[in-house]
Order: sequence, then C-alpha cells, then structure tokens
Amino acid sequence: MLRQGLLMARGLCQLMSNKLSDSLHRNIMKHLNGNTRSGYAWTSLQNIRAVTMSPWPFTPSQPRDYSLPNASWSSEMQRLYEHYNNMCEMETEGGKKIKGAWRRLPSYNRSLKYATGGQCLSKLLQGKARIFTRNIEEQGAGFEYVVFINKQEKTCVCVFQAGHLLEGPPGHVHGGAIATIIDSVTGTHATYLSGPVMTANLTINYRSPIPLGSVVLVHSSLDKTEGRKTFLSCQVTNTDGSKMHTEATGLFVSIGVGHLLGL
Ligand SMILES: CCCCCCCCCC(=O)SCCNC(=O)CCNC(=O)[C@H](O)C(C)(C)COP(=O)(O)OP(=O)(O)OC[C@H]1O[C@@H](n2cnc3c(N)ncnc32)[C@H](O)[C@@H]1OP(=O)(O)O
Repeated sequence: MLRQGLLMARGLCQLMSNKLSDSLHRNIMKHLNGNTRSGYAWTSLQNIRAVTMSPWPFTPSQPRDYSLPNASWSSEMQRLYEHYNNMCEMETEGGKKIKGAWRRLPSYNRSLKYATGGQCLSKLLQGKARIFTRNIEEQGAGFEYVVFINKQEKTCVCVFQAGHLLEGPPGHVHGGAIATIIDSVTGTHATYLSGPVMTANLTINYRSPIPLGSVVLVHSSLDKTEGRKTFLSCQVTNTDGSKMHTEATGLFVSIGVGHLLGL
C-alpha cells in the first residue's frame, strides 16, 4: 500500500513537473491546477499527453506512431493523409518551411505507459490497458485513421479506413465501430479545445452505410462552449464530400484529474 502510494506520488510529480510544450498542455495544466473537483480527467490527460508528447526518455522502446502511413493504407487513404499533412507544414517561395494551419496528432496504442511519469502509474492503474481503437495487431484489419486539427478554425478531420474486423451488415461497417470513431475523433477534438473531458452525450444519425474497406472523412466542429460543457457536431462523409454517411452531435463535460484516482 505504502509502495503503491509512493509510486503514484512519483508518477504524479513527474507528470506535474514536466514542462508542457504547447497550448494544449497549458490548457490541461490549467485544469489540473484550477479544477479540484473529482473527475475522470486521468484518461483524457494521459491520452492527450500520449498523443502530443515525445515518449518518456526512459521508455524501453520507441512506441509505434499509428497515425503514420503503413502498407495497409489504400492509395486514397495515403492521398488524403498527404493532402492534410502538406497543410501542416508549408514551403515558402524561398524554400523555407513554415507551420501551416493544420497539425497531425500522433497516436499510440497505449496512453499511460508513454506519458511522462506514466510508467509508474500504468502499473498502478491499468497495466495491460490498450487504447481500444489501436489494439489490433494486424495492420489494416481494424481502425486505420489519422487525426488532423485546425487550431484557427477549431475544426478537426480524421481520415478513416475501416478494416474487415469492423463488419456489421454484410460488407459494411458496424454502427458501433462508426460510433467509436466518432467518439474518438470528437473526444480528441473536445480535449484539444477544453482540456480533459468525458463524453456525456453522443447522438448519432446513420444516413447511409459505409462500405467495408472504404476511406471516409470524419469532420468535427465546435458548436459552442458553456461553462464545463463543450458541444461539437460531427459528419462522416465519403472522400469527395458528396455522400453523407453519418451525422452526430456530442456533449463533452470537463472533468478534474482526481476522479480516476478516487480523490
Ligand atoms: C486525446 C484524447 C483522446 C480521447 C479519445 C477517446 C474519447 C473517448 C471518450 C469517451 O468515450 S469517455 C467514456 C464515456 N463516457 C463516460 O463514461 C462518462 C460517464 N459520465 C460521467 O462520468 C459523468 O456523468 C460526467 C463526467 C459526464 C458528468 O458528471 P459531472 O458530475 O462531472 O457533471 P454534472 O452531472 O454536474 O453535469 C455538468 C453539466 O453537464 C450537464 N450534463 C451532464 N451529463 C449530461 C448528459 N448526459 N446530457 C446532457 N447534459 C449533461 C449537466 O446538466 C450539467 O450542466 P449545467 O452545468 O448546465 O448544470
């Protein structure tokens, strides 16, 4: 018990003392420092840190970044990845590279382990836990996706290719898998905008089935924020935007870091 407490304290200290690198982390720290109420912030906090920070220097192996192209990506998936990736960094006439409006979010198959201080905490909390959408070993079999955020426009787009393990109706993607990618994209977007959050409500309208193996775009946009509540809208379309597959709205409630730790 004492050892566990010490490990947890060490993890928290490492977490808190780490210099946060961008506005997202400043946002999280604001919540850590200012929000003393209980909440489920831990998961979101660790996820955020996992997707935005370099791995802890003492992590034994470099984690794989699942948001980078792999051999299972179709040419359309690759094309769209390059389209948005090119807008993350732009070349000026002089050949100088400058930051673009978009930013690609790295993505790992674990959150706690790859966060600073997370090695200790992952042992205490969910040592074997893996991120739901990233835990399929075979490339291309499940969720292949990459998320890009546009800070200025407060929008987010995900390029998503659905693998054969996500089948629902014959030849088409399961509604639960569609809900999962929507929750993941809007949850990521809400966390980016508001710091640690949990999904309070997700309302989904399925308009047309998504063929298995196809590539779709998941767009998320901010409707409004009200106190602790962040309201987002989401549309899943085919890649040229001519077909609406799914529409959704989500409510995300900001939470404090202590809740998962039972404080
Ligand atoms: C990089 C990050 C990557 C993240 C990707 C993965 C994203 C995955 C996200 C998830 O799937 S999270 C898991 C699914 N969600 C949950 O398990 C949440 C379970 N519910 C809760 O834990 C709590 O109900 C919740 C934290 C959402 C809210 O509880 P609180 O006690 O903190 O808040 P409270 O109940 O006081 O409500 C705060 C405000 O939200 C409103 N609210 C809460 N739940 C609501 C609801 N369901 N519908 C409408 N309004 C709701 C509530 O009315 C109130 O409004 P006002 O401030 O105007 O009074």
